[in-house]
Amino acid sequence: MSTIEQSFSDRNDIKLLVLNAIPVATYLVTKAGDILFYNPAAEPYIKRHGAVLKSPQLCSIFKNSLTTIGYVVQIDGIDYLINASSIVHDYLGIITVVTIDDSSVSQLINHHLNNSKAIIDDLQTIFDNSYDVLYVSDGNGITLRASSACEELWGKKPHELIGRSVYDLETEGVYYPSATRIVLERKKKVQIIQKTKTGRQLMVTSTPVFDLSGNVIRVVNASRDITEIQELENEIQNLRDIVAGYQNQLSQLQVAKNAKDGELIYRSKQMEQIIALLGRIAQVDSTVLITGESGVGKEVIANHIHACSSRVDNPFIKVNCAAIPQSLLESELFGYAPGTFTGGQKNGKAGLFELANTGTIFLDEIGDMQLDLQTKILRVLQEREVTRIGSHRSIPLDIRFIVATNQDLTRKVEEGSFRLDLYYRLNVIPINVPPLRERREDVLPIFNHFLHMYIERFHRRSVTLSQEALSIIESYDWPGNVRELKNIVERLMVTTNGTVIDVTDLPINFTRKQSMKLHQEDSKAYHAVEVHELLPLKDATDCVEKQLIELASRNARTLSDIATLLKVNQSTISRKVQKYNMNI
Ligand SMILES: Nc1ncnc2c1ncn2[C@@H]1O[C@H](COP(=O)(O)OP(=O)(O)OP(=O)(O)O)[C@@H](O)[C@H]1O
Repeated sequence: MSTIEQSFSDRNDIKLLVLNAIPVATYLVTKAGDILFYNPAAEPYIKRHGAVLKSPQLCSIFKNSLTTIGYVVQIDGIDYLINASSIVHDYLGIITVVTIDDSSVSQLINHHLNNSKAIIDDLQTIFDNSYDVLYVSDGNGITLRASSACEELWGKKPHELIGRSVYDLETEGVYYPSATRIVLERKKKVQIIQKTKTGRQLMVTSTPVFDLSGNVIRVVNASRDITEIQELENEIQNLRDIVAGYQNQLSQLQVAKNAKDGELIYRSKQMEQIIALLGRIAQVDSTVLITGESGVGKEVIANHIHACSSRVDNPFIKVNCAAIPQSLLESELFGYAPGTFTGGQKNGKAGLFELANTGTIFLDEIGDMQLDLQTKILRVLQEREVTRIGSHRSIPLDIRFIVATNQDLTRKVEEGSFRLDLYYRLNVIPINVPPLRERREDVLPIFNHFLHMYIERFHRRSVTLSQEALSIIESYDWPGNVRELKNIVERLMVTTNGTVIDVTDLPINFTRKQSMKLHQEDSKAYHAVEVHELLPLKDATDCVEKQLIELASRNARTLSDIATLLKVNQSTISRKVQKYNMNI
């Protein structure tokens, strides 16, 4: 027995007896790492694993500590809980009493630790591989965790986001809006569309997690990249618009085919010349400006140009600039990008210019267009490209422009309500369609054309005109031009029963105006004004003045022409046109 052991056993034999009685494996280690004593329970460990148990690492933990330390050591794949208490011995200095616990408690703890680690690993795997990109923040909006795919969406790696405030990241535009911020404000689950700095669009579902007092302690975001879905939806919407455009075209063609409506009927020299010109115009892409009174057939002519051109199989889009409220006209023509208007289509909308691409666009009543929109149209004409409202992407256009108006554009230019530069751009090939009263030879062929059309449409027996009715119709002035003629025929087909249309069948105002005109022509009583009831003199004056200006405007191109016809100054006419709010 060594001196150390001797002295220890001398002084501590009682304690050693106690030690031997302890059922848990226990041994003593000196500061130098020598195993001094072990009880029977510790014997197998010391014999098999002495080297491990007195390993320098183990001792280094204990030697400077006088407190009890718990430590797990793995021996042959089994975990042991080791408790070490260091004491100061009178003669030996610091010695450490070590107990080895291989009981089920430590095994259990270990088992749970291993389980927890496995769960954490699984969660991390799920976190990183989830279809949605996950992003977790605490109740103050500080980012705690983000799945590794976050770099693709927000252009930042997880470690660049973790620890950062969602408020700051939102301000920097890494994403906008921050779903976490909204959840923290509203304290409930939200679903939003988010835009990111990298140009992606995300659908973010953000869910708050509450503690027992109702405070938000976590916000969990699941973000899904919908950029491509969004693009596809836009594409589908564009295609839908185009299909709707074609359907519109088709139904128009259908009507024309069945009812033979829209056919161009003429006999007059003037119209013959125009039709000959149309044949040549159709072969080129130059802009055409069609002028003429309302109802003379400007739209029929525009149809004819498109139908004879090489663009016939491509879209023909008609826009009545006066029928669409000016506030909507711009978005109708130019379309808009997604999110431009509250209540607008969520994917944006293709404008009529886009829909007309490769074909023809017919801008009817261009004279009614407001000045600011005229500027934008001029740009489209010059640059041959269009940009949707709210977008920066310009779309090249291959379009043939046909425009029409029943207004005197030169006069509008003079008055400052029509841009001169736009007028020049439009007036490349001008076509003026004369009113029906200036080409009376066309009246009867057109009348007969509509007569046959309505006989077929209404399944009527054949109907003819009496000689007297025919001469009234031929000599009537047709202020509403071909449209009025067409309407009268339709009306006659509905109101007459017999097979002959007589004067008595003609509308009363029609024959009265006509007889007045004949009477005026016969008696040269141009200044006769018939009054049938009493009315205030001022009202009567206003009414007559208005009618006279209207009448004169049919035969005059400018305000000064009207003034000459009515034998007053031009300024008088301008004043009265303004006073009666007349559209001349
Ligand atoms: N020469 C024609 N032959 C047959 N039908 C015609 C002719 N001219 C016009 N029409 C018919 O008359 C009606 C009015 O024609 P259109 O709409 O082309 O006139 P518009 O000059 O464009 O009128 P607005 O200035 O009011 O737009 C239409 O139903 C059209 O089919």
